[in-house]
Amino acid sequence: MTLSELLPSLGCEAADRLEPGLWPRRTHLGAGGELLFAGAPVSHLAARFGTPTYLIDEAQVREAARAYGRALPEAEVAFAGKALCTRGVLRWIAEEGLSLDTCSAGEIAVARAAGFPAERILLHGNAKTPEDLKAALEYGVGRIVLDSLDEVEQLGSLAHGVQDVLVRVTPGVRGDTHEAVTTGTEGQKFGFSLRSDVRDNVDRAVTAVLAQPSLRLTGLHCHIGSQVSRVDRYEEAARRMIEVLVRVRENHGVALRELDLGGGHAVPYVARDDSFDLTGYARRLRVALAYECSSQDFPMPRLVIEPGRAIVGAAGITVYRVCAVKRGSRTFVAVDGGMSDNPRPSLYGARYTARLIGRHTKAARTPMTVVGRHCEAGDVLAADVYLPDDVHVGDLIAVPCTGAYHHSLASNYNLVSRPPLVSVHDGHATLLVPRETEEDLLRRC
Ligand SMILES: Cc1ncc(COP(=O)(O)O)c(C=O)c1O
Ligand SMILES: N[C@@H](CCCC[NH3+])C(=O)O
Repeated sequence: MTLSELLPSLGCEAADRLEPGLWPRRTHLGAGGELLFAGAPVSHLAARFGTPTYLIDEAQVREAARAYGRALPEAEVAFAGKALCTRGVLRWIAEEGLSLDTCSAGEIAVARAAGFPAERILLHGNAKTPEDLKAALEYGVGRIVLDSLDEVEQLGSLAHGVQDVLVRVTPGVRGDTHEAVTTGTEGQKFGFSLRSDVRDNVDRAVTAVLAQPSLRLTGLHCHIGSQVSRVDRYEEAARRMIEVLVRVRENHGVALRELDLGGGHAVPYVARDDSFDLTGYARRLRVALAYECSSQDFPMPRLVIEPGRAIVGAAGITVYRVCAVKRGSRTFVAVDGGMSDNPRPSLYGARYTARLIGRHTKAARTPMTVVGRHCEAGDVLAADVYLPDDVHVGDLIAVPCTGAYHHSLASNYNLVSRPPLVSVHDGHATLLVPRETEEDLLRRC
């Protein structure tokens, strides 16, 4: 193994190249340390839009959407809007022919404003409010995924025509991911249980839905978690869900035609992270479903999947400016953003890499911790990343893999404005979401 191959696995980066697989495909190092993002120099983008700024490569989002279509042409692919929900992004998703998974009246409003076709929208949520349900019914979303017996009753009385619905199942499969985003096991809040000794179980849910004249049960849903790289866990979920479909046929006499296996496909944030094998997933899922269906004599259901992070995560980077460098027992590089634009390290202990951009330096690289500006010691963006010793105030720092769950998870903590989202395509930048202004903040305070 050469030194440059070894460095990323040690958490070090070679100064003259980007860590493979972590940066958007059209991101390159240019002359003088400039970072070129989808054909545009990042220092120019930072000067034009300020910092911090989220950048997103439109072509990469579209390519990721198409990759799913190629891998699973027989499936309906619904982008999980919670990963990145803006009108501009949803228009790309609609144009690429994907469906959309939403989870609130707010996300439905954005989809509606983007002209996203209602029949391609699903609504999720363990605690949908009457407003969420009404927004879905009013726009005419294709399917609502039911998650409690209370909701079956509420939707049953709110729906006027006939609303297609799925029942969300807790399949008892562990995604092998952070506990906070483990959603397929007993003892967490999502889905109907497979256990008959609890109230909200799958059999009761199916009975309740079938008794509602305004609801039409089209299938079952499960989602085992997020940032899941193990394909075998999806195979296991697929097998169990076919067993549940068979059980529903036995107990209720209906052969449901739709199986939604959720999303959760992982993307690498740092060099040691596993990536998700989309081709292997498609192949193994197909085999598992075909085998289970033929051995149980069940008609192959129409497959739906809901990737979010895997469509947008790797297409984005965030650019910050250094506000202070503190050299003590550990060197802290403090930037002008932090947990308000990226709470993932504090929520899930997520790890990121970071690099100095916009100038060339021959200074030695040593481990430093990139921290934010917020009033919490846990406000760390990237721990132990190798940055040049001469990093100083005014330098630009770029963090890759920030396309998913950054803009959508951002807050105004410490009344810091949320950053703009800028899409870049063939060197041309478009402001998708402006930076929040003082007026925006004052409206809430
Ligand atoms: C029901 C459902 N579908 C899809 C997703 C998308 O997850 P990811 O962005 O990890 O693909 C989520 C979030 O975990 C979800 O809750
Ligand atoms: N917000 C989480 C993912 C949540 C998935 C939605 N159910 C993350 O950033 O990793």
